[in-house]
Amino acid sequence: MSNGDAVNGNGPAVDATHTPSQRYLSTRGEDSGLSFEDVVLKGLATDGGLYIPEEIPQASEWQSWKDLSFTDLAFNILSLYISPAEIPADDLRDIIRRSYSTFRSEHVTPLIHLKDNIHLLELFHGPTFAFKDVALQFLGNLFEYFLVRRNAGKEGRDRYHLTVVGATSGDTGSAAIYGLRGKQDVSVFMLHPKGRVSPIQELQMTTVLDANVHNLAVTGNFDNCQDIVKALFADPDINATHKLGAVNSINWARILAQTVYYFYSYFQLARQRPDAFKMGDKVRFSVPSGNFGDILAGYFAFRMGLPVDKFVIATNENDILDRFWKTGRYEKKAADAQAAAEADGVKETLSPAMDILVSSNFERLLWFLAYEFAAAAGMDDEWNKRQAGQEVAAWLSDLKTKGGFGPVYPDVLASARRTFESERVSDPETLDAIRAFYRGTGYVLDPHTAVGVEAARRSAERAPQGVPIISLSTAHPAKFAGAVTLALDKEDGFDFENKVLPEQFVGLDKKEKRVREVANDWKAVRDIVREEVEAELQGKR
Ligand SMILES: Cc1ncc(COP(=O)(O)O)c(C=O)c1O
Ligand SMILES: N[C@@H](CCOP(=O)(O)O)C(=O)O
Repeated sequence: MSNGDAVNGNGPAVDATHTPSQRYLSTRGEDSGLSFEDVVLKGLATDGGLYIPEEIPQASEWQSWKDLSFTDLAFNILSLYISPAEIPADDLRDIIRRSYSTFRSEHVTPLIHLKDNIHLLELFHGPTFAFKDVALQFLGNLFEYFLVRRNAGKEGRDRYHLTVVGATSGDTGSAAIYGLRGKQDVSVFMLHPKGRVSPIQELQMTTVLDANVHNLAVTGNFDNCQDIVKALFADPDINATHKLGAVNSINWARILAQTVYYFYSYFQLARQRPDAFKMGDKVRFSVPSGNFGDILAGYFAFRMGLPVDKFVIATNENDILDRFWKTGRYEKKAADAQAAAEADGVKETLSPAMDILVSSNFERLLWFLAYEFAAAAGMDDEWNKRQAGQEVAAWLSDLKTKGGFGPVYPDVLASARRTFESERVSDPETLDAIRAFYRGTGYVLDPHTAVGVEAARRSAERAPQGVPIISLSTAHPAKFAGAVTLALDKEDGFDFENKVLPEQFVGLDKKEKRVREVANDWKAVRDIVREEVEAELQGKR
């Protein structure tokens, strides 16, 4: 598939001011025709699938957006998906303005030159110092907007009360909590794997004491937390009594908000290097990946028209994605002997936010790959979509019952390889990358970013001459003091306390904390959700 082709799933070119309403369907084929508001509030489809737009709009005027501010660009991109009939333009502008006013950089997501052909897109200038803030500040305000509108004139139990349940390996949790704390008509339950997030990440979540925030430490790993969330969404019981909402990247609004910085970084590159990089030139993106949400946002930007040469999927030793791109098989099997010995298949690495066995957003890409494969048969669009839904449902069923699926058809794999390549970066290689870039540039990479930068460095050796690589910097190094100190302790001039640690983190460990421990048992979590929401509604919290 070449970029911008009117292939299946790509919609007609539209201009941002007269956007038709996008409708959404489920990747597993049982649900379709939903509005943006529906999919944002529902999070996960009833058939267990993930929502995707029925058409991907073409950003036909994207070249004229080069000099826009981040917020004006966000407005233009989001307007391709959100019709003024759903959110009037002035309201959308206001939601965007408020969402990014909390960032510490005027560029929101600034691009800096790191070394040679590698540029770093710093995504950690939001309230919780990780890329999740870009989408979750927006999603928090979006939830609030829809709820205020739905609840106008309603009192007490008649009000629409959203119960957000989310799983986190550390960063989504605090970003969601900061996006939703204190908001009316929303309770938020964040499940994290007990003892498997960094100390700062844990403190960022558990020191928020607002009545609507509930931290649950689950005895298990991130995948167990993610499975509990999906079990709750699938449970008719809790769905009958509570309106569940999602803050993980299963929520379409997360992906949509993240498409903006792919365009914005491209434009920053064009502004910073006017002699070497022209509008229309291609760029590579290297993305540290776990749940596949961040890189998927890039894929949507590409399908909307952004000139991308390749996306580099950078994984740590939890390498299910890297194995798929190498073999065409998507299998949960343990990353290596140590992970197998740890019995749950997930290896604890120095980049813990990516310690994920199954990447939930990969399902969205699978749908597009299956769709393209079906389209080759020359049938009509309805048939292609139906086929894609059935194929994805079958793959995901095998993943659940057999622990994996594949090899996929050679054409499907070939299509995946046209747009993406992958790299696996081990812990020792991560430490080496942090050290090497510190020595070469003085820049301190967080371990997740280091995985991406090391993958970018390798990819640069294969990239066509002159194609720049933008590597996504997904978190601030101070969130991962252990790994950063391990890498740089002996380096000249390295001073974590005085040169890396931001003032916002100082004294967090002295603050009061609130967290409940819970077994890896979705019914136990369901009981806690019921109990705590009831206490909140009665004003007892
Ligand atoms: C710091 C950091 N980097 C990278 C990732 C991986 O991103 P994704 O899950 O969207 O692939 C995460 C977690 O999602 C993260 O917290
Ligand atoms: N790395 C994430 C895991 C959850 O991913 P999400 O993007 O689907 O929310 C985290 O830090 O929590």
